[in-house]
Amino acid sequence: MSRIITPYSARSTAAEVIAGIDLSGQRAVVTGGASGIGLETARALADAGAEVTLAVRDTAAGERAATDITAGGAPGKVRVDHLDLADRTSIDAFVTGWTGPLHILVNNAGVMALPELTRTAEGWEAQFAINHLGHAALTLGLHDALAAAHGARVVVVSSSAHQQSPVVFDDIHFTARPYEAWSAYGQSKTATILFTVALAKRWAADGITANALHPGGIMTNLQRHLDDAQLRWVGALDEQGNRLGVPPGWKTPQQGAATSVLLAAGPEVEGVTGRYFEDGNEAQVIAEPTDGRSGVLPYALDDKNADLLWDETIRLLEG
Ligand SMILES: NC(=O)c1ccc[n+]([C@@H]2O[C@H](COP(=O)([O-])OP(=O)(O)OC[C@H]3O[C@@H](n4cnc5c(N)ncnc54)[C@H](O)[C@@H]3O)[C@@H](O)[C@H]2O)c1
Repeated sequence: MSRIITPYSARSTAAEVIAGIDLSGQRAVVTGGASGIGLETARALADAGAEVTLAVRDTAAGERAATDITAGGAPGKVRVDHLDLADRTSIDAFVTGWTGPLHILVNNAGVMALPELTRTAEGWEAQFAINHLGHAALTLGLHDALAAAHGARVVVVSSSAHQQSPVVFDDIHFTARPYEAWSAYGQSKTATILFTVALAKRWAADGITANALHPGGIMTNLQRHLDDAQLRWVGALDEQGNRLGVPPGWKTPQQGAATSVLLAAGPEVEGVTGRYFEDGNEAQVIAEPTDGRSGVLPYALDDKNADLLWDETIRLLEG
C-alpha cells in the first residue's frame, strides 16, 4: 500500500481544505465541538453546508459556539446536544436520541495529562475512559446510523503522544504500576488509533471508513493541566515566562482542524480506511519515538494489538 500524499501541508487551514466541497444533505457529529480544534472542524463542515451537531459536556458553551459558527454565515444548521464521554448514561442518551443517517462522526474531544490518577465510576483511568472508551461506546452505538449513510466517515483525533506509550494490556488502568500522566495520555491515544484499525477491518462491509490523525501542536484548553515547567518544555512559554499564542512550530486552531476536515470530507481520501495522518498527509511509519512531533509507531497500527484492543473494549463496555 503506497502512502497517501495530498496537496496539503502543516500550514493548510480547515477553510482551504473544505473550499469547493458541498456537504449539503450530510449530517455530522463533532465531539468537543465547543472549543479548540473541534470548533474549527465544526465550522468548516457547517460552512460546506453540513448539518453539524456539537456533542458537548457544557451545552451553554456549545450554544455559544453554535452562535459563533452561524454568525459567520455558515449555511449548515448547527445543533447542540449534551454528551459526557466519562458517563455511560450520557453516551447512551445521545445514541438513543440520534435518528436517521450519520455521514461524518468526528471523535475529537479529549483530556490530556491529568496530573493525578483519576478514575471514572467504573474504576477506569479517566484518559483511557474519555479519550478511548467513551468514544468507542459512542461509535459502536451509532453504527446503524453510520451504515445508513452509505459511505460514512469516522474521524478519530489522536495524537503524536501515542509515541509515549503502547496500550499496556496487563494494566491499562494503573492498578499495579505507578501512575504517570503522559503514559496514561499516550496509552489512550494509542488506543484510539488501534480502534480505528479495528473499525476499518470490521465495518468496511458497511461502507464505513475510519481514519486517525495527529492535529499538530495547538495552544488550546487542552494544556490547562500543564504547570509552567511542562509548558516551557513544550515550548509554550517564552524566557520571561509569558504564554505564547502560537509558539514557533505550532499551529493555529484553523490549521489544527485541517487534517480532521480532510478526513471528514476530502475527496483525496475517499474510500481510504484504517490509516493515520498528520499535516494533511498519511504519516510515516517510524521505528523509534521521535521528539514526539511526527510519525506513527508500528504498535499503534498493529493488527494483533487492534484485535486485542477491540476485545478488551467490548469486554469493558459490556461488563
Ligand atoms: N492541542 C494540541 O496540541 C493537540 C495535540 C494532539 C492532539 N490533540 C487532540 O485534539 C483534540 C481536541 O483538543 P483541543 O486541543 O481542541 O483541546 P480543547 O480542550 O479545546 O478541546 C477538547 C474538548 O473535549 C471536551 N471534553 C473533555 N472531556 C470531555 C468529556 N468527558 N465528555 C465530552 N467532552 C469532553 C472539552 O470540553 C473540549 O471541548 C483532543 O482529542 C486532543 O487530545 C490536541
